[in-house]
Amino acid sequence: MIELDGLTKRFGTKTAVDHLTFSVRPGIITGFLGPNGAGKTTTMRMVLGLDNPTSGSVLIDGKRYDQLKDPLTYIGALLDAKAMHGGRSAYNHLLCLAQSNGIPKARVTEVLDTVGLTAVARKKAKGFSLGMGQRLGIAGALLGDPRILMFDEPVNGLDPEGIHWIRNLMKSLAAAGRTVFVSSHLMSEMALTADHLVVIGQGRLLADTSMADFIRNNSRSYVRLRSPQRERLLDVLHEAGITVVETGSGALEVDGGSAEQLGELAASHHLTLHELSPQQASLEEAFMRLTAESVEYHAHSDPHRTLEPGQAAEPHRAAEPHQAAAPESQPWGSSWQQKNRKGA
Ligand SMILES: Nc1ncnc2c1ncn2[C@@H]1O[C@H](COP(=O)(O)OP(=O)(O)OP(=O)(O)O)[C@@H](O)[C@H]1O
Repeated sequence: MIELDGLTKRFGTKTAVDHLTFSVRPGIITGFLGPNGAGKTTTMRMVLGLDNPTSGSVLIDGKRYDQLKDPLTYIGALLDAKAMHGGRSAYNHLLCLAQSNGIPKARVTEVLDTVGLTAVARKKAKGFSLGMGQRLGIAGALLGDPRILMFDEPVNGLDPEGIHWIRNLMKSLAAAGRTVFVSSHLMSEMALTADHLVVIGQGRLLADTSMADFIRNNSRSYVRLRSPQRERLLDVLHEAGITVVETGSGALEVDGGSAEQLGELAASHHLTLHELSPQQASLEEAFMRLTAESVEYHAHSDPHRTLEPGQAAEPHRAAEPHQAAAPESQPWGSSWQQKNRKGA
């Protein structure tokens, strides 16, 4: 178990982590999400005692990292895969870690096998590809057979087979009752991997919830209908007082509707439906909606925006965090609401 209590880190005037309080529990995979610069890495560094908190605390099974004897046997972490002595072979890198943590030598061979690096064990780490470096970092995390695993962007640089492998590895670690805490920018990957989510923005806690509740509470759910008698269906829905969104593709969307009720309504008017499908937004959409206010760096997505000569096409830093469209001020799907067939 990892327990954060009011954890705060300031770098000069910058508050990177702002009073974070949450627990990472055993037996599940907890995903750690946040826009760039949200404070994920700083939080993970404080868990490992690499940065000192300005205030608050973080405990690993009830102790601060510096109070742990042989810390690799309590918590294994992959933070920066490049942070290793590149001149050493993979085997020697792991052997040094093992020797300084009271871990038997035989474990080095075991973890090299687990991560699929046995064939290159005697090769120098500096010649490793990004993916091989990630695997070596993961081997280091597993070395002490710890109860807690923490991975910062573990799928970075891994090919699809590698991504599949780490996903299954994390699942098997959680299934064996271990605590797994993982950050990732890949929402589709996180949606397949995590059971629970902790989301932060500008250092502050935005959500600490199950994956299913996170998506349900932060996304739009609707039913999509298609009919060859589209105009008649629109009239029927309108007469029933149902607000309909007309999409460019010809489909109709009803927010929060029940597929059963809509299907029965269409049937009672002898209307043919070619599609009647409940839709739920993806984790990515839910994440974008929740963090819209706390994104620190924005890129212009307006294709019509032209740059002045000499103006660099770089993301710009928002002067004020609340400049971004807030869900309250611009409701989910406000653009489609304008297309509503009001009073039709
Ligand atoms: N050593 C440092 N000195 C000054 N500012 C720092 C330092 N480390 C981090 N920061 C700042 O703290 C904030 C949080 O950074 P952090 O790297 O923890 O975010 P992150 O969520 O991991 O971002 P990313 O997803 O881009 O990796 C950023 O604004 C960053 O610039």
